[in-house]
Amino acid sequence: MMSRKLVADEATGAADRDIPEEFRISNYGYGKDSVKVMHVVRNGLVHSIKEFEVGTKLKLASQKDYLQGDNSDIVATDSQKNTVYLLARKHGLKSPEEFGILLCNHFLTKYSHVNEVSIHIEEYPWSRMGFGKGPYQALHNHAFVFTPTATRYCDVTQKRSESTPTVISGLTDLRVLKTTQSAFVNFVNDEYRSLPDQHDRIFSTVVRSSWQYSTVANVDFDFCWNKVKHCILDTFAGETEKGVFSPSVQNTLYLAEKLVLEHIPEVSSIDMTMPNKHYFNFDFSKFPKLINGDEMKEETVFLPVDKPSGIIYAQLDRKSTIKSKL
Ligand SMILES: O=c1[nH]c(=O)c2[nH]c(=O)[nH]c2[nH]1
Repeated sequence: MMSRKLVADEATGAADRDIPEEFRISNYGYGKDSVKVMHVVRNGLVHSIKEFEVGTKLKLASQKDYLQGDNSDIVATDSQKNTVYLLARKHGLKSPEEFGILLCNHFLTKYSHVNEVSIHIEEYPWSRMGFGKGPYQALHNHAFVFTPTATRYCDVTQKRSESTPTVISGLTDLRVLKTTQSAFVNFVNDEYRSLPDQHDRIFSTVVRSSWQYSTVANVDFDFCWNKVKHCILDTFAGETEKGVFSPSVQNTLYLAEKLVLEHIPEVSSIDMTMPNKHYFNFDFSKFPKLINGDEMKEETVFLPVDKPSGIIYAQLDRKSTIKSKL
């Protein structure tokens, strides 16, 4: 016969749980995933839009919903979804981070039995349509185009015991490629190596990065997100004519993170992942009759190989605020 014990409820003090003493719930929570919400501001003829996908998660003080089937503390996931629409209607959608902070504050203030809130938000990359070039470009009043250069997201979490939320912002799917100014040489040369030194290769990666803020007061989250993206692109590409030399993915990744910490004082830590999307040389020497030995100097064909890919990552912290939550 299984041994059982009474477990006191942390929040209510009620000692009415009946669970096998060899088990305990160590992690739990519930919420609504992918709540799609669009906010439109109509400023006369000029309209502006924001579209988010929001995920909410609550951790309640008690586990009586799990242990006893007692639903009396549950703020239904359907109500959590409604809250997203009602707060969007009341406050509008500005940055994902600000909306995440607003939701955390709402759930903790409204429900005293909610111990922790986690909000995940992805922003849809709508840009206003523009016609013409440079100073003659006319921006459209109410038409937008999807420009998924990178996906923007944030994770905002707050425990009841914390006075401010933890805000982590991020980007994914930032796919970049350059056709020169990248090399990989002088790596371990032993009986396992087949790769020759590459003095001039294609460098392509799909950047994923997340960074944590040391403060959330008066932070311009839109500016910071665009600045991080710019730092990554700038470090990867260099100036427009000559570019910048990369001796390895590792070095480029580190330099991009360093540039972010140098430019954005509110960022305490940044994490980055760069898969190495290989573009291999195709062995045309196997087709001597077709290629006729003529060396094509200006045109070359490469073999794109997505899988397997190298995977390079690192987290760079300010020494003054080492606190890894990424
Ligand atoms: O920049 C690189 N770093 C590596 O660690 C590595 N390994 C590899 O096969 N190619 C590359 N390229």
